[in-house]
Amino acid sequence: MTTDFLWEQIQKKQSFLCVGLDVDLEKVPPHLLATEDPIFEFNKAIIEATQAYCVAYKPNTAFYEAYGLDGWRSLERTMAYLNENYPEQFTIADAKRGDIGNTATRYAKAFLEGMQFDSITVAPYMGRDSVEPFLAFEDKHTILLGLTSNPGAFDFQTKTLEARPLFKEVIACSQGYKGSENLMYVVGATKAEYLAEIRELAPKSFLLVPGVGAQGGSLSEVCKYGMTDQVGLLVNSSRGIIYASSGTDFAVAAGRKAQELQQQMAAELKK
Ligand SMILES: O=C(O)c1cc(=O)[nH]c(=O)n1[C@@H]1O[C@H](COP(=O)(O)O)[C@@H](O)[C@H]1O
Repeated sequence: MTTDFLWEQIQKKQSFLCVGLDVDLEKVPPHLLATEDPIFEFNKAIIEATQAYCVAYKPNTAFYEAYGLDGWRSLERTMAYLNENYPEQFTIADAKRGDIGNTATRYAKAFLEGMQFDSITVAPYMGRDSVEPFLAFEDKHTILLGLTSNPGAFDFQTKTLEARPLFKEVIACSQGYKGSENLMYVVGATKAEYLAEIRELAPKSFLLVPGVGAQGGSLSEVCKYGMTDQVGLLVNSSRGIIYASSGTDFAVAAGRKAQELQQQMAAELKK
């Protein structure tokens, strides 16, 4: 998917919401556990209830890998369902991969070709040759970890390396990579105060912004410092949407939460 198409979807839906599909069988409503593929059934219901209010879905692969082969099958079925029924949705494999070039090529093939995700999250710390294999795929996107939402982000990412913090070095340096037009960056909503500085380095790039909802980040702060003339933001919420209710009304409750966020986003877009 091109970023122009993504921008069209954002305008059409008045939303830049990404719904995180981080399925934990301990939190899935009990009545689904009796089905043949509870993770897929849960995702299908969540997708149906939320698709009108969002432009992207982000399954975090850890939640599928944790269930072995069954989990991978559920992920494949979820992706096939999205691509068949809602091809206009931007899909993110939140896999946070990073390895030598030869291996990176196989990761890229697995997620961008095999499962046909539009994008994948990648850890930048092995450098240029570990990222460029992902950037070689046309109309696919590599979302590099810039400044993450967790407390441990301060261990390394904000430490000064030569003249600037490491996260800024990552953003600036990666823009010289071959295929850098396919780059996006992760910036945690809990670090919104850094967004203005990040925009100086990446004025137009789309940013994936997780951390609103369960982690306490503020949508209005993110918009204030991070929004571009074409929005340039995909704001993710996982637990805050998909576990809005643990009862049989889980999908309705998730739809309501997604709609609430969409309405706040529509208001931000009007500003
Ligand atoms: O790359 C990510 O998506 C990510 C980066 C980051 O800095 N912080 C972060 O929370 N995430 C992911 O975003 C999702 C956040 O989930 P909730 O906190 O439940 O909304 C999880 O899948 C995290 O792994």
